[in-house]
Amino acid sequence: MVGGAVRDRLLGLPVQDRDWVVVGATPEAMLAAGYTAVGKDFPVFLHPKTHEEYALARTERKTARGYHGFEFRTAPDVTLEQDLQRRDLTINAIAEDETGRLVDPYGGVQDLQAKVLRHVSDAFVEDPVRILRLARFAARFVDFSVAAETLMLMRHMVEQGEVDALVPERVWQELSRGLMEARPSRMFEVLRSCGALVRILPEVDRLWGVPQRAEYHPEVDTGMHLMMVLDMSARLQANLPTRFACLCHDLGKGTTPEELLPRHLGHEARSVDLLRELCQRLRVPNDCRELAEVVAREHGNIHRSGDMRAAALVRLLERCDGLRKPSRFADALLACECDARGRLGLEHDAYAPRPRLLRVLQAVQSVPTAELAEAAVARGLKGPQIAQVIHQARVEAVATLMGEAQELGGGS
Ligand SMILES: Nc1ccn([C@@H]2O[C@H](COP(=O)(O)OP(=O)(O)OP(=O)(O)O)[C@@H](O)[C@H]2O)c(=O)n1
Repeated sequence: MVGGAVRDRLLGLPVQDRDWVVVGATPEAMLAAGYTAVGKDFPVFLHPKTHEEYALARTERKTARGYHGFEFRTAPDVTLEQDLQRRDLTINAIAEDETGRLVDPYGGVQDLQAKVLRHVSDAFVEDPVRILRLARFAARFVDFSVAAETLMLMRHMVEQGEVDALVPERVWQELSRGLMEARPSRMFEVLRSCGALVRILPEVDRLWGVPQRAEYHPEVDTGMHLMMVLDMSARLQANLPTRFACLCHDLGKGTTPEELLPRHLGHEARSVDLLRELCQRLRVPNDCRELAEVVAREHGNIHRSGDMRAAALVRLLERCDGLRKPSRFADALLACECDARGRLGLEHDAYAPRPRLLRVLQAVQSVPTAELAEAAVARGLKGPQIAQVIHQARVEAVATLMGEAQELGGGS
């Protein structure tokens, strides 16, 4: 057994998938033993009963830049130690045999104890995805540090242009997984410290050093704010689209004209433009992009919605398409809560717009649209007039809700 399963068992974490390495075998022998071949890129087989993955021990050699530039060798004489040597991190290069004996030629157990993410060998450079993987592991194992020599090696790889050759799908795959970890900020900090962030996400990298108004943002720095927002999204167990929306909500602050700073007039619209480009480049899935657009465009309005009257609240809801997409609207509100609480000293503040706007949504949902439309038709009204009748009924429902809330004590 190798890789994540051994690592997680030693860390006392639940083991998800078990991967196995087979030494001394050939593909023919595996097939004869009843295994099914599944590997597209490498000789990997599924166990006939457990369906766990069994890979033939292999060595790898880089032949060209990027993800596909690989050549590998499997043969019955490739040893377990050789197979472990071509792996990314020492903590992922421990093997365990069927009796529970560990094979750990590269000090993985020691690094687990010392909580260090360290590359196994120079073979690390052969796969630039490993930079992203390491950053993602830093976001998961929040008390692990990156070995100085590994950071140096990653810097060197970035300087050599390795990160530029990564295919968008792989970048997104790792970024999205890292966003879902316990402390996403650590992924971005690692990527930033080795110089990879500016290559992969220049519009994010640019936010460090950009000031914001201290009365709203006690942490001042936009990059720091962004990291706090992302970690808040993890703390509040937000889903991927919400975390991605958090990542993109303030991109426009990176292109605010110098003379406006620390104010960021119009940053919402600039964020939308920048995130569209980013999504196209990395082939980000539509659900992530669509939520990110809503949040980037409307987060300021949602924060200020406490001052809005019923008509403005209904317009806000309609702009967010909240009636047709109520769960996306709820995600947008959660992203806004992360934004509000991802500020120095404000982490524990209640965020009133979220429950309030959820109640507004409910009130609007309770308006009997079909009946109103039917009645309006019967009165001889036409398209835009019918829409106006419905809009008006929604505004009244929200006004009633707000009146009630005030009577109940303060319009929270
Ligand atoms: N670019 C990569 C991908 C994988 N591996 C090796 O293959 C193993 C299995 O990879 P994978 O299943 O992707 O990751 P896990 O380490 O199991 O981590 P996770 O818990 O995120 O699945 C890793 O442990 C590592 O030894 C590697 O060296 N380089």
